[in-house]
Amino acid sequence: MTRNKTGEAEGRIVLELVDVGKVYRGGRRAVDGLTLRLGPGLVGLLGPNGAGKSTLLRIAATVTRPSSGRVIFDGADAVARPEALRRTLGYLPQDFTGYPKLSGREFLSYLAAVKGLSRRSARARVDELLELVNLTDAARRPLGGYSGGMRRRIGIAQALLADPRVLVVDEPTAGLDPEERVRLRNLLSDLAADRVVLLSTHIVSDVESVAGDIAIVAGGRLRRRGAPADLLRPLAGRVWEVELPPQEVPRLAAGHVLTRTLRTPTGVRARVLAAEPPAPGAVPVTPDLEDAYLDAIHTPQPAAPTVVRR
Ligand SMILES: Nc1ncnc2c1ncn2[C@@H]1O[C@H](COP(=O)(O)OP(=O)(O)OP(=O)(O)O)[C@@H](O)[C@H]1O
Repeated sequence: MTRNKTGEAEGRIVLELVDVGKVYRGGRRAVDGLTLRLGPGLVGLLGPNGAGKSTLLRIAATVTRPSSGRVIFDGADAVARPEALRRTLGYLPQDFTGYPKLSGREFLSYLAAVKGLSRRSARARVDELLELVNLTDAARRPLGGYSGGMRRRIGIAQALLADPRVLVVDEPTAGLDPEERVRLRNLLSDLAADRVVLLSTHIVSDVESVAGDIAIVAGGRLRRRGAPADLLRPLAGRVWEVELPPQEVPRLAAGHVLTRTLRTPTGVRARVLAAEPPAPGAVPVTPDLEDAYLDAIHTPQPAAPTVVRR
């Protein structure tokens, strides 16, 4: 895959958010001039709480109108005329609950009817989706009794009803146990084979294994975009580990980003981002995505180009 200088995979672009901004009533600027171009595949939108991820996803899902900028779907303005995008969009909002009294099957069948699927094709589609999200055995149980993971999976199923070309999922792994997390990540990765999947999370490991393409946002802005290897490259030689007495940690933290600290029997082992050895005895270590993420969050401008042209 080739990428352009802003880290976007070069290929067929389906959905574009161009210089998008959102200011809420009261003046809160949640998204600030952010551009994201998306083609088929999974893009992991990674950022801390309050970064603007949900707002951006709501804009992509045409639920929220941007205050500025453009949303373009298949080359056409999707703010002025959102219908084409809506017809082929699946969206799982962060606070999805469904209807607690309906069973999984009833809920999906109801939504299928709302979407205008014929009774016959609705039945086949609902069966297919229940199977896909591994809820066939729980299909008759009311949603109110589902676990968090089951609820997220039925949420994915409802988002897939119309076989969307664009799937937008907001924190789909929130509240899931590790096994459910892995299962959901794999499902989304499979779904991304032939559609645009935009997934938000604040957990690095959620995107590390499945997203070939990661966009890091903070303060409503895009901080980095690229494949994991591209995000790691600028950190080469800038990640250190050092063991030091606990009382020296605040001084180190005042001048550097500490990406991890671990209490040891003899002191504290700190992982530090720094151009030079940050303390006597510091040893260079191999950067990981957590380092890249924290570097992006704490360093507004990339120290070096995030992505190198290949
Ligand atoms: N409807 C709203 N009205 C006013 N401010 C809002 C609204 N929705 C979000 N915000 C604010 O906009 C900023 C971005 O919020 P948003 O929910 O988009 O971020 P996020 O990255 O999804 O965070 P989280 O993971 O905590 O949901 C936050 O400061 C939030 O308080």
